[in-house]
Amino acid sequence: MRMLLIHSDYLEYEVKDKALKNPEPISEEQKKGRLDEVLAVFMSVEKVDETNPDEIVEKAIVEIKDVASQVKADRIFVYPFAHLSSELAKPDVALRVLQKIEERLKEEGFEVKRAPFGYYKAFRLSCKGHPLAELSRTIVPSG
Ligand SMILES: Nc1ncnc2c1ncn2[C@@H]1O[C@H](COS(=O)(=O)NC(=O)[C@@H](N)CO)[C@@H](O)[C@H]1O
Repeated sequence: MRMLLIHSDYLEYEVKDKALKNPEPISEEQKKGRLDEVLAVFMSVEKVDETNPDEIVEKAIVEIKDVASQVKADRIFVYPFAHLSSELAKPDVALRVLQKIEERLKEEGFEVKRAPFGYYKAFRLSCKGHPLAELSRTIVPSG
């Protein structure tokens, strides 16, 4: 998995069109979203992650918690992003991993939003620009 973590004043998105034949079903309310004072985490789930998705989820939680504590962010925006890797996992595996990451971050006490999966989205992001505001992490299964 490849992650780009941007500590932001806000991230807002608006769903435009389907990017997959069968994107994640979403409610009217999920077509737009915004969080202020947020750690935006853009994630590409990779083919190699398919060998152990559960391990990838837990490793992602460790990395996200580590960065969130460094930048003192208690809101996380989980954002599916297919452009951090050329070896993408299948959509059904990727969606499950991102849903699980959202669930586990909520269990860890964060306020979390997840941008809809399988859609082209307009988004606006305001990066804070401090030294830790732009970080990336690569996670692979250990097996
Ligand atoms: N492995 C993945 N990791 C993260 N997001 C993904 C992944 N696969 C699909 N998506 C989601 O599905 C959308 C489209 O994914 S895509 O790989 O770009 N596919 C396409 O663009 C298709 N039109 C042709 O394959 C992405 O914007 C993202 O929302």
